[in-house]
Amino acid sequence: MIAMDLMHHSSCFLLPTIPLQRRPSLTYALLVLNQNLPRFTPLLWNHAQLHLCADGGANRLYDEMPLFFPQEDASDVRRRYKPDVIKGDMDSIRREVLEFYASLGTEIVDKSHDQDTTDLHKCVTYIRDSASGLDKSNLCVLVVGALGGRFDHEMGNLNVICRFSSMRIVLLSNDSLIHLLPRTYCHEIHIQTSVEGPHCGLIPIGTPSKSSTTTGLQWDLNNTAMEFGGLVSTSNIVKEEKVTVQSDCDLLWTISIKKL
Ligand SMILES: Nc1ncnc2c1ncn2[C@@H]1O[C@H](COP(=O)(O)OP(=O)(O)OP(=O)(O)O)[C@@H](O)[C@H]1O
Ligand SMILES: Cc1ncc(C[n+]2csc(CCO)c2C)c(N)n1
Repeated sequence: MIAMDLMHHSSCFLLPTIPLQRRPSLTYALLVLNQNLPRFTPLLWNHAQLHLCADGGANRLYDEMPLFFPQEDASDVRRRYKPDVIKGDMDSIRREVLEFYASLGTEIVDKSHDQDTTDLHKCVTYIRDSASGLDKSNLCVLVVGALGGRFDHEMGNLNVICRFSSMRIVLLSNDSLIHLLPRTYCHEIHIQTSVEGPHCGLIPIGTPSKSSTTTGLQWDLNNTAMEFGGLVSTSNIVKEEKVTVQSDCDLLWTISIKKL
């Protein structure tokens, strides 16, 4: 049997400081979508080296970032949290918001002619192909505002993580996070118990899994088959600080985010 490479996962981006011993050390890009900003957005912003808004996501940044800093002047907060790039089909961003960030030097990429890919897709393509000066060897894209809200958007967002399965992309809301576990690796997930868990799920996306095996969960899978219309592992519980997953299919991993 061929030994599979191990892939490590950790939500240490939800911690105020990322532990130095974190291996491999990742570079983060933050991508803001058009939904309420999660409460930890300023924290993710500080961890990230590149900041993008998908079209109407720029309105959220403009409107909601100042609400996290009620003592400060809104305009000062907006200047401090200036996105590097705004990309999309530009049918949702307000003119005043576009003009404000453009005047600060934000790069505006108007893809209004492309009505076949979502704004999230367009932004991930930008990060993959155009973001110069960013170390992409160990890049992780944190996407805020990706869950909850309109179901077609949520499914479109999940489709993006499947389409870009070789990139690390994490979809986040106030309540949970989701990322893909590609079938080509064995996975070790280090649970940050101060900020995440215990509720979790493993969901076969796209194709049925003939065999998935886990350790560290209350209801572990043991060479178990999963498929939509059959068994999928929802409402599972993390029992150990390290969870391992191996499967013949790409799986979605989801875990709850603690309130405080
Ligand atoms: N309610 C939502 N739930 C989840 N994701 C969302 C939601 N609204 C927007 N998004 C995400 O934010 C991105 C930018 O949103 P925006 O509203 O600008 O998109 P849009 O292209 O105008 O969408 P549509 O034309 O379908 O309303 C979308 O591509 C999507 O990924
Ligand atoms: C089969 C099919 N379904 C829906 C759309 C519409 N659509 C998909 S992504 C997008 C851009 C949203 O910013 C739009 C309008 C399409 N083109 N093809």
